[in-house]
Amino acid sequence: LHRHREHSANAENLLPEVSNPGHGSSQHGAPTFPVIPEPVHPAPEVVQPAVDAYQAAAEVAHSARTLHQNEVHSPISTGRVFYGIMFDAGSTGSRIHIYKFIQKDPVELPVLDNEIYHAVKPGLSSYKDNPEEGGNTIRQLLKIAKKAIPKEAWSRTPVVLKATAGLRMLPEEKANALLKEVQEVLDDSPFFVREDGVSIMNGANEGVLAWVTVNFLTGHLYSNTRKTVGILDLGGGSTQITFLPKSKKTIETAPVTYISNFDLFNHTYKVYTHSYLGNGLYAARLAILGAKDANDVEDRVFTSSCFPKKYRGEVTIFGTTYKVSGIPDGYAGYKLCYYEVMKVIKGIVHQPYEVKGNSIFYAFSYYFDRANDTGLIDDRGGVLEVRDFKKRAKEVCNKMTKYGAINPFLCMDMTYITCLLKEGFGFKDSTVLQLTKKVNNVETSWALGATFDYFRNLNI
Ligand SMILES: O=c1ccn([C@@H]2O[C@H](COP(=O)(O)OP(=O)(O)O)[C@@H](O)[C@H]2O)c(=O)[nH]1
Repeated sequence: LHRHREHSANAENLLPEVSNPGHGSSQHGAPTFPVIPEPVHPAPEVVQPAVDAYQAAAEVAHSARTLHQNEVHSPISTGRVFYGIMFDAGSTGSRIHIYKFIQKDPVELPVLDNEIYHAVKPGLSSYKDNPEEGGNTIRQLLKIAKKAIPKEAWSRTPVVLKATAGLRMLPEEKANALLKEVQEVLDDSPFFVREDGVSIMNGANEGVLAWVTVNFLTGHLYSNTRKTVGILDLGGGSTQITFLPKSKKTIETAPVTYISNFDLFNHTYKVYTHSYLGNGLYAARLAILGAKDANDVEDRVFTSSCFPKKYRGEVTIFGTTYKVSGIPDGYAGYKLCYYEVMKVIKGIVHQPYEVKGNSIFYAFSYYFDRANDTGLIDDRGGVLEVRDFKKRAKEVCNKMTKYGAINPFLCMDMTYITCLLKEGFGFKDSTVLQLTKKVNNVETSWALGATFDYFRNLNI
């Protein structure tokens, strides 16, 4: 069942070259794609705008370079190399993505050569009362960029930071203090910072940009079939669902704000996307425990039948520590846990008309992590059905002595994921999920899509 994803030793083949779409994905093939992107050259009219997209990237770099009078001495003589740095300031961690592109020929399409990725915990929002410390975590990550990018290219390499649910959930003045601090850190760096370089990204963009990343990496944006895959992203604070509806009814029956338009490679896409703030895995834990807006946190012990009966412990979520325990003389197990979890999902999550169908969704972030923790997939990811999450959630909750020892929250997390997929989004037991952390060695996250959006406005 598990999908083996090999990494090419040849750096040039790490990503599907835009000029030869589907190369990477057919080579590393996930046979469960609805349709494997065809390994043929796309129609010229499809290629052309992609050229524009990358030329825009080169232009940004160029203007920065003229400003600073720096020349690029690329270590690779075969072409011009340029970089982009994207920070993901998430609710549970901060991450740096350093993308290297190669423009082999001025008229040819540049290729995404590789990504350097590094993550630190906790997220910026945990430094809500100490913004300076928060800024330091970003300063540490910037050191990696300085090592990875040749000095000559620093001043023309854009650096951007986008914060997600963690900062969205903070009171405005706390979030602003953190943003201000981070802005100063980036301004002090030798990289190129645009005026809008530090911001809180809205949920619709978060969903759309992750969709762009995954469909780019899997070659779906260039295939003639126009088929794409949906994405499911489960963060700590929020969760996103994004897909390209096949049926008009999905669009007509969705709340208007759940439909987003954007331009990419000469196409306008109309996707279903929504970000549920407060429905990320860690925010959900707080809601399930009834700890979400509690102000007497120090004096309370938050109980749940999702924990092993005799469990007592502490958990730190978004910078606050909570005392938690099982219900010693009560009941534990899947059924009761499901009942607790239902309360934070029912009536909150909209069920799109179309997920009852047979489309494939790429699921990553905490979907991947928990599937991996419970042995449903190994580190390479794999293909699951929604029913696999349910089955494993039951096992985890009903054998708490075994799984609870690994992580006392496993039952709650797995039950939440099951409940979100089934009762929330309305997926069938047989819906296929492609659990993915990386595609061709590049992280599946909104960060690559956001880098494209930086270089050429997608007009989301
Ligand atoms: O490039 C990335 C970015 C994120 N993640 C994972 O995705 C989840 C992201 O949660 P985050 O804290 O960003 O939540 P949000 O703020 O979006 O709710 C965590 O499991 C991360 O390890 C990842 O694997 N690769």
